[in-house]
Amino acid sequence: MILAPRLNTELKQALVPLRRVLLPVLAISSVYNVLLLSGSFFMLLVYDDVLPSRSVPSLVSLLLMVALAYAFQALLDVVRGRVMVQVGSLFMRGISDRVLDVLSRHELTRGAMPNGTQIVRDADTVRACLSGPGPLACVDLPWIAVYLLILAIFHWNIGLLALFGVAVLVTLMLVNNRMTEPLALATMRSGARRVGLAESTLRNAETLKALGMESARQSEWHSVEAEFLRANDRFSAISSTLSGSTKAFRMLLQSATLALGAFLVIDGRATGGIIIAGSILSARALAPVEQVIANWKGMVSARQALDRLRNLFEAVPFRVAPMGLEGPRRDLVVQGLAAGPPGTQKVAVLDLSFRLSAGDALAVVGRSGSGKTTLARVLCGVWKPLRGAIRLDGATLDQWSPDEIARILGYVPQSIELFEGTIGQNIARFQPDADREAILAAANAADCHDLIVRLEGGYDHVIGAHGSGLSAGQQQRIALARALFADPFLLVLDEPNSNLDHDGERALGLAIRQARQRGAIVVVIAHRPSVIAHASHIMAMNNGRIERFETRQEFEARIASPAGSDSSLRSRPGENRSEAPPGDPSKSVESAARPVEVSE
Ligand SMILES: Nc1ncnc2c1ncn2[C@@H]1O[C@H](COP(=O)(O)OP(=O)(O)OP(=O)(O)O)[C@@H](O)[C@H]1O
Repeated sequence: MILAPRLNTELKQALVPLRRVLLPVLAISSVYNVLLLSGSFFMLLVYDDVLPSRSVPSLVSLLLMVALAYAFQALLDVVRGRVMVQVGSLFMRGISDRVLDVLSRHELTRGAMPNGTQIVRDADTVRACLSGPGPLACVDLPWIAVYLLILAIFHWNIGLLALFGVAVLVTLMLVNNRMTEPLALATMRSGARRVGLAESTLRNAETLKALGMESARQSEWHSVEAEFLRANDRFSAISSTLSGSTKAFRMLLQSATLALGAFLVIDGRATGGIIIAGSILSARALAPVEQVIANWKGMVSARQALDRLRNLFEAVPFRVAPMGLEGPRRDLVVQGLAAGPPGTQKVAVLDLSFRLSAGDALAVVGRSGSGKTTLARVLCGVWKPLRGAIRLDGATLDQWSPDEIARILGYVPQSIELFEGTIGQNIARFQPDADREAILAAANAADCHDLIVRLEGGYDHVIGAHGSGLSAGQQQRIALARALFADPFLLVLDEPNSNLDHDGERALGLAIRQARQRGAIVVVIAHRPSVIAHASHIMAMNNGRIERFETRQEFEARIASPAGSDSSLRSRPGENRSEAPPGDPSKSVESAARPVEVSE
């Protein structure tokens, strides 16, 4: 039933303002509904008392009283309307942090969000419903009984006619519910697909244009749009047909009451005033049902939105902020790690165990799909381990708060994503209180200060959506500065040199060496062997497992031997070989795999 969605604790909490105002709104609505009777009683008294007595003073005083009643009634209507607008806003405030939390964590813990960003629109649908006239119409519904009783007191025949009218309208309301509920769901689904397609078009405009995919996208868009409009039109058509028929039925009933009253007067069983008062009151009795039907679409959508919000909140449970710890200083230990993309059954890395100490840098190499990026993601806490653990100074990452993590971890993801804002803000990870010195220090550590000041506006240069306005290499160097901001203990760099020129490669090498000197741990994933020159350890991955784990000295000794050949480390033409480790990296030694045993 529409008024009884199943709620979880968080939604109940967000709806506490509704519970708090329920009694005051009921009280206001009671007075409001009593005042609504004033029009009918005014008619009754004018027709049955004032006209026969021909008393002008009585007429004037009655008019003043009814005017006062109307004014007060209008005031109460405004007050209860405003209260409900506040309830809507408070609901939104109550869940807005959780909406963002679910948006940022769902994909990382449960896989892709069902219906994309629909959660944002769902929160707004509930807010709009709470702030609209629907809930107030529901509050007024019980007053129908009072109106019917008064009509029955006027004359039981009139009461019976009104009761019949209410029964017809309630039946129409239930039929409406049955017919519109699946349509509301279809409207939401096609709406979500439409928004998803629009977002993807915006994101991939370049590829769509370059690959001549625009017309294919257009036909997909037309079909999604047509589906959306079809569902929406049917929903609106049913709702408006019902709303229109309700209005016509109410007018018919009002005239029928008038006719019945006239018949009763002719028959000598009622007074003239009862004809008018009864007709007005019967219309009033039906008004709340009519209001509920008029707002049905919004209420059905809000009920379904609450269901979806509950499902998402349950899928991504609220995370209590940990007590927090001192920043790590000693080591990184990976113990029996298995991990894979969230929401899938895939295990992309398995049985990974190694230990790195402060000042170490690990170069991770291996063929495409061998699990390097998966390891990077798990090391940063982006994906959760399926088995095993990652520990910094003995503690797992979830023991630090997100703010502390921002100081402990630096990450350059495989696909760089800079955000809309200035370069300074991007380097400072949008921390509102970031100091200038820390931003300059990070830019210097990434050796991109000169690159930044050459841009228009320097550190205040505004980057567009998805890093637009900067070349891929420039974005990668600023992403490195962002990772180095606030001197994190663990630096995870996923192919940080894929777009770098010679200067960029040199800057990266310098950044890794400096990070090691200040006692940080660096994990760098690279297809280009030049990075190995700056590493203390090299790990080769194959098929999600560690194939080899060795110190640089062991690596150099191994590849210097005549048997070595390792395609994953072969230099590409034009690459900077001056920084490559001694020996020929294109040679490798078979197996010698030596993942470190880590005791519990
Ligand atoms: N989001 C995902 N959904 C499903 N499978 C995934 C996802 N990400 C990675 N995989 C799979 O996990 C495996 C490891 O992928 P991963 O990206 O870790 O490899 P990689 O070594 O970093 O490759 P590359 O060098 O090409 O970046 C691959 O088989 C890949 O298909």
